[in-house]
Amino acid sequence: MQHPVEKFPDSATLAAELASRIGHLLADATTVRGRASLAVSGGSTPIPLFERLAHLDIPWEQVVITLVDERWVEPTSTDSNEHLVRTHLLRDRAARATFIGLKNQSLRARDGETGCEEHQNLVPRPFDVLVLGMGSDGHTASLFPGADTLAAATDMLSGRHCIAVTPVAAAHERMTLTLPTILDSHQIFLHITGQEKYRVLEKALAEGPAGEMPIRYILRQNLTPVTICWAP
Ligand SMILES: O=C1O[C@H](COP(=O)(O)O)[C@@H](O)[C@H](O)[C@H]1O
Repeated sequence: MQHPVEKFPDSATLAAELASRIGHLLADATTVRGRASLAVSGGSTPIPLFERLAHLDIPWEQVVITLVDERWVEPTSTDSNEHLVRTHLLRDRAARATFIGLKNQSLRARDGETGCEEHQNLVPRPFDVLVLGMGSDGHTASLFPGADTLAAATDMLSGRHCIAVTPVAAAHERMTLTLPTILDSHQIFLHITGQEKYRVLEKALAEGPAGEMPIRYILRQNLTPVTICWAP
């Protein structure tokens, strides 16, 4: 499947447009189903998007927000994706949303998998909207190239929502949503900014093993629509 690439003049315009589209999709879902779900990424790219979303006038009390991945650090750490979401998204109007994170009390991520599964079962799925980022190594969520559990995390028949991952070249153990759970979404947006990420995207869209650039698992499937949003 060819997924559309939408280019914006700058990252602020991208964030404003993407927030508006997500807001409409969530509001429509609350009208139709009485509830909605939004899964978001961490890292630095989504901060302006989160700040736009937080101001939207939609029925946030009917929205459940979760993460596509988490670094296995305390939620008070500035490396924590939960910390990022609490700081930049769960405020203003969006403070009324319910947040279900991925980090729990287990010392090691792999010991936290069962607890994560239980919590993820509370999130309405299919996700109405899921927002992915992409690293310069082609990882998305915490599907990292060369990671010990990448095969399990991308197994479409695993029946798992969450899998612990130890990246080869990035800090922290992680918890990631699995590929089948990521794809259990009505709409995925891939949100990337900067020339370097555009070059990584071009490489990912070319031929090569999916495991070398796990974003390819998202770009090469045709179960779920993906809109790629890029700005310099
Ligand atoms: O570690 C992570 O990195 C990716 C990309 O982050 P960015 O800072 O380059 O935007 C992110 O999508 C993922 O959720 C996060 O855990």
